[in-house]
Amino acid sequence: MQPLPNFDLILFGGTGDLALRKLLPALYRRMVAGQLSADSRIIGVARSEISREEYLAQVETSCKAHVGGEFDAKQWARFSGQLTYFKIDANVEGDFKAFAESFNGREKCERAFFLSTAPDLFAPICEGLARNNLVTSCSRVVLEKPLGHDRASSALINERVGAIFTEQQIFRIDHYLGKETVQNLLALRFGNMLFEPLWKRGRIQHVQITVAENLGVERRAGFYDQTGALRDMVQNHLLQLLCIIAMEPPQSGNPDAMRDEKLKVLRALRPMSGREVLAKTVRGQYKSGAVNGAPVVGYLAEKDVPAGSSTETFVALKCEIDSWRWAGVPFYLRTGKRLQEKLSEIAITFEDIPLSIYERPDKPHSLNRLVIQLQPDESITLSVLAKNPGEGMFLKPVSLGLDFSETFKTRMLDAYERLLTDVIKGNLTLFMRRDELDAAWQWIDPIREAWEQYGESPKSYTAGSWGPAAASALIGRDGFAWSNEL
Ligand SMILES: NC(=O)C1=CN([C@@H]2O[C@H](COP(=O)(O)OP(=O)(O)OC[C@H]3O[C@@H](n4cnc5c(N)ncnc54)[C@H](OP(=O)(O)O)[C@@H]3O)[C@@H](O)[C@H]2O)C=CC1
Ligand SMILES: O=C1O[C@H](COP(=O)(O)O)[C@@H](O)[C@H](O)[C@H]1O
Repeated sequence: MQPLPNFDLILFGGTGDLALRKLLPALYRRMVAGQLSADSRIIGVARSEISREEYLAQVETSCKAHVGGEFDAKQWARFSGQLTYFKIDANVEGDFKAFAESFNGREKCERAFFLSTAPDLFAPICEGLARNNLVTSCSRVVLEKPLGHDRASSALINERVGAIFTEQQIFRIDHYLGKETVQNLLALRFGNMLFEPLWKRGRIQHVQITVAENLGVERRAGFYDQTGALRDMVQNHLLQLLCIIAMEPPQSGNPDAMRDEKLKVLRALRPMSGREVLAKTVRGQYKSGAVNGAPVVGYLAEKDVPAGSSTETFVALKCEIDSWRWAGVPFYLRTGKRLQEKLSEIAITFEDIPLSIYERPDKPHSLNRLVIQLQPDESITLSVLAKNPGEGMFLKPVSLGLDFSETFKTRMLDAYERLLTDVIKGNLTLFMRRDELDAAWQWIDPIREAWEQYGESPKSYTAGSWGPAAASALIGRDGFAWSNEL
């Protein structure tokens, strides 16, 4: 790990859930790994009237909870020495003035403003920073997702932020791109010859992308109820995973080479609208049930969920990519909260052999499958048929597997550790460009509009299940089954 240059990281939303649970523990870990220079500063910013000591106490509790056995009092003393807190209400102009003074003498330092707040504060924060001369040519801004709630609101935020920061200074985060296995998918595709000739229609039968969570909405119902699974997960994480699977090999490792290819995929997604949406998508909402043997309440009984809410906590959909490589290959995407287990995986099923001369299991068990598991464990498994030992030629499926923790015997970096260091290094490869985001919203908006137009209320599913039965029917109509149903 290379040491990072001196930097000031200003964490707007520094008292929030994401900052305390993910961002600050990630920075702590990078300091323990020796990447943070002693002269760098981390400044938590929020509206709360709390002292620096109170803030440090909050962050310490949270780091202890989230880095587990890696927490160490000596390291914490070092980390907390570089951490401070500033009270700013993004909507109060005067609050930025005193803050600006604390940067006197640090003009040459790399400066990253991480906006871990609701998106409607992105533009006011950037404008407050600009008015107070805090944006220098070596400043960067990091925008959390979801950026807006539809194409128009996203364009407006991008317009206002883009008036202050150049596109090269804007880091639109999608933490799924920071996950080690997602980068390994890039390595698998573009570091090996093996799969490339097979990576297309005629060779691949269908692709499934599942991001299942067993958690509910936790303490984020206020945000989640306004957002729903389509905008919270599909618009960003699932479409980004789809892009990585479907894109053409980038011409180089240059950030824009990869972003150009992802954009082509998003633009080639076959648009769906009107009644077609009802046939190709499934909305769901969890009702009470049990997860890991413990009873849990339904979505409508969660704290802060408005009575009768029709927000979806589950989405499954079928999409197609209109390109020479992928024409006719269905991609099935699904994500949901309070499902049976936490599981994120991409399953690629290959076409059958033209003629079988041996006895083998019925389909789909006889088909080759490549499964890239992102969570909870990181692995890549290829299922092939081998001869069953003994007399006769009976074939049975066996797995060729790569378990990352077994093979590399090192802790995988958390996505935010990787992405935060990329921000400080100025590497945009794993961040979304404005046109990508726009293309993703352009595809997503008509789905939501059709749900509204036809009053498509979510189908209920029992917490702890794999979602509504309609999701199995969606893929079943094409003769396939979700990987957990095989
Ligand atoms: N939590 C998560 O797991 C994930 C969150 N995100 C995204 O990250 C962002 C933050 O989410 P999360 O941490 O959950 O949200 P929280 O509601 O937990 O935190 C919001 C933060 O913003 C601060 N804040 C609110 N209003 C103002 C204001 N006017 N001026 C300055 N600060 C303000 C709050 O502090 P105070 O009230 O003291 O001002 C708090 O620190 C959102 O865009 C979310 O979509 C993305 C992926 C996952
Ligand atoms: O962006 C989000 O992601 C999390 C799931 O992330 P993971 O890394 O734990 O898989 C999700 O819970 C949250 O609702 C969403 O905003």
